[in-house]
Amino acid sequence: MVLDSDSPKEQSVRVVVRVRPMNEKENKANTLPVTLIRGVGQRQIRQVYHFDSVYTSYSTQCEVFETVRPLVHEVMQGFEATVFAYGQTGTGKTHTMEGEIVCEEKKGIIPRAVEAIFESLGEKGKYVSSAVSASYLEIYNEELSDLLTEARCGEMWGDAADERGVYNGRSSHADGAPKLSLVEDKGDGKRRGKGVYAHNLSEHEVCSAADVLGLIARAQERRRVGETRMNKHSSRSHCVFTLTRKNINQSLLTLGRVISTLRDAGGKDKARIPYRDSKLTRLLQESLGGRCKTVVIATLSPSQLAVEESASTLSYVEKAQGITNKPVATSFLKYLEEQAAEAEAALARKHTQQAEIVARAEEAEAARDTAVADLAAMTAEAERLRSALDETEAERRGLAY
Ligand SMILES: Nc1ncnc2c1ncn2[C@@H]1O[C@H](COP(=O)(O)OP(=O)(O)OP(=O)(O)O)[C@@H](O)[C@H]1O
Repeated sequence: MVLDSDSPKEQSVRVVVRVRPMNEKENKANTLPVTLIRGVGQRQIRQVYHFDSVYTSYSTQCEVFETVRPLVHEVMQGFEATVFAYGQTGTGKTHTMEGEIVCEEKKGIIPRAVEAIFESLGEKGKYVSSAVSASYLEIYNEELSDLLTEARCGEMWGDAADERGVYNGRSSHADGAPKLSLVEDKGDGKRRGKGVYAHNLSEHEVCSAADVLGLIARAQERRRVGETRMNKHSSRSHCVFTLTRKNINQSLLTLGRVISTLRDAGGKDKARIPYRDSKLTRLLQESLGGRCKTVVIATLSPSQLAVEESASTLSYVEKAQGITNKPVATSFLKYLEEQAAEAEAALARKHTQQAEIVARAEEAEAARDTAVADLAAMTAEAERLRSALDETEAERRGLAY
């Protein structure tokens, strides 16, 4: 292990922007694309933003993946990494992250990253042993769902069931998925905690990229069925959607506040950062200002129809660029934990040896005391016998005269 490269160094959150092509509706509206990228268009740029990379509507899934490929390498070295997509609805978050998982050209970051991980694990002589597991969590309406497990009876609706267990209209997005809560494991002096995590989220051991793609397909189907179910219950669902939208905004507002506070505080006053105000930000705690390596992908529509949302997305994520994390390789932390555990075990062995020596000394002392007592008793008995013998001898002599 090369400790030097593993020790914590500050690293900024990287932000890249991806502009999708105009869609049918935008083309029909006959509006011109308004998102311009320096060096590509000649039109006047009214607002200039700076990012680590920018992908145009011509960029391929493969090109976008190159932005996060270094993270895969770092994960294999023991670092934790997060990639998250941020953007208005319909701008290409799912396309970028998942894409069409069965199509070589159109598959997104997750399938490509998974393939790269298994490729690396398969390299001869590189790893002695390995274990990979996957989970799939959805946050919707401040409710957490495990998309890879069927709910057991009574578990399915979570907050969407009233006290009698009757569905109350606050529907779950994912059909039949168990509802989970967040817990925080802070660890202790000896053990590094897991941080904030979803309690009981199922983890599925996977042995190949195909296993992971199977899990993604299962989760996507679960989401699709859930969405269809909600659309069918039209009027009630409308309420659900409104309420929902409020909560999603709440989550995003909190994400915005977390980003601004991190920027202002420069990561110094952690207590002030409102991570706890939404489930999304609690889960992203290590990704923003924590120990992860993080890439944010902002997705945009190029259309004039979306200009306000695009400007808001760009200002939002430009701020995230100034956030610094302190990535620590888990292998380094593990190494320190192992060293501490070894030292503790050695100390415990010494204590045991010492206790054994003391016990043996006590045993020897007790045996010596017993031997001394036995000797004294034998001496006394010998003296008694001698005097008895003397007496008998005297008597014998008396009789002889
Ligand atoms: N870069 C792209 N190239 C081609 N098509 C794209 C691109 N980005 C998005 N699309 C298409 O645009 C549509 C909307 O994209 P997508 O579903 O990924 O948006 P989203 O941001 O995940 O939306 P939502 O927030 O509503 O889930 C899809 O049909 C998708 O295939």
